[in-house]
Amino acid sequence: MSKLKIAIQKKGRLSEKTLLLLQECNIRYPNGGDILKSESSNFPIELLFLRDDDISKYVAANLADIGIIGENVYREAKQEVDLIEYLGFASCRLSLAIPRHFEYKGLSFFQNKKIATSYPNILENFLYKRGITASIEFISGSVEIAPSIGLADAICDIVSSGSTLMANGLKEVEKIIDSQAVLIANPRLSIKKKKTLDELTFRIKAVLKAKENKYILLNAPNDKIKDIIKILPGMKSPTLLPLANKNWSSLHSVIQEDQFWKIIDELKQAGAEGILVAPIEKMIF
Ligand SMILES: Nc1ncnc2c1ncn2[C@@H]1O[C@H](COP(=O)(O)OP(=O)(O)OP(=O)(O)O)[C@@H](O)[C@H]1O
Ligand SMILES: O=P(O)(O)OC[C@H]1O[C@H](OP(=O)(O)OP(=O)(O)O)[C@H](O)[C@@H]1O
Ligand SMILES: [Mg+2]
Repeated sequence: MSKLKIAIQKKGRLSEKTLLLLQECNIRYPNGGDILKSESSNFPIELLFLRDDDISKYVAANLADIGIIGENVYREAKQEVDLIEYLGFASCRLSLAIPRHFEYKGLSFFQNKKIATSYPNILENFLYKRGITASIEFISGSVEIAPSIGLADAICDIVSSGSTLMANGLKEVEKIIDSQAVLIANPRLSIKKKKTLDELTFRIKAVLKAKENKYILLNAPNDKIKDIIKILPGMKSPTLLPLANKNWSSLHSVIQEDQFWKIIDELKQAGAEGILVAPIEKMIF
């Protein structure tokens, strides 16, 4: 009974990346299409494959110990579970959208209107805080269809690229929350399970950190090294190795993925040559 039970989405937008993350954490499990429960062969964890809407309820009720869901579903469910870690995938937002041909001048648009959504709690709280009274129509999916069939005046739903809104003649007018996949946990885990969770989050952090960063190697004349080091925001200080040509050195460091292009340009200007950039598998501090 001491195995940590993790509830993950059986099939949908979160499934593939959730399983990939577990693999990157070196957690192996039997991979069978219709199996709804499987045990890892090399980590004390059991996987439960569920509908994402049920996961926080199961975690709160101790039927599962931890789970991976969208932050939108976590906030909507209002269950007594802890948010342990942001996981950086399934990025999207929950937004209000209206038929494209309507003029939008602000939130008062929604006063006394009917809004269709699968997120009634988040929406109700958002409108209440802004003093808007609207009627909320709960529907569990295909929300974007609601205005065109006369079910509602507007919708509140997940938006990512915006193509579903556009395809259904709608426009996004207010963002309510940003969302990404999160790891949640029952707040009262046994000491043993808490230890397994700590081990898992340690691995997850190492994997996520590595994704944010790149390993960079470059060559430069010795008299340029000082300037180049100033540009490189290394983990501590960059590694410096002599080259066969004694006037040159090789410099190794780690840079953030999002600063990548800016820094590459600066490095070239400062005299760096033969720049190599490589992915990092794990980063541990
Ligand atoms: N277009 C999108 N881009 C990025 N992330 C998304 C997108 N749509 C949904 N998500 C995120 O992925 C989660 C799961 O979405 P999905 O559409 O698979 O849910 P679902 O249809 O309710 O699945 P289930 O059958 O498990 O109930 C959402 O709660 C949200 O956090
Ligand atoms: O802005 P976009 O990139 O178009 O993405 C948004 C759409 O993605 C999700 O639905 P999904 O495709 O997962 O189908 P679902 O209704 O079965 O959940 C969400 O419910 C939106 O409808
Ligand atoms: Mg669902």
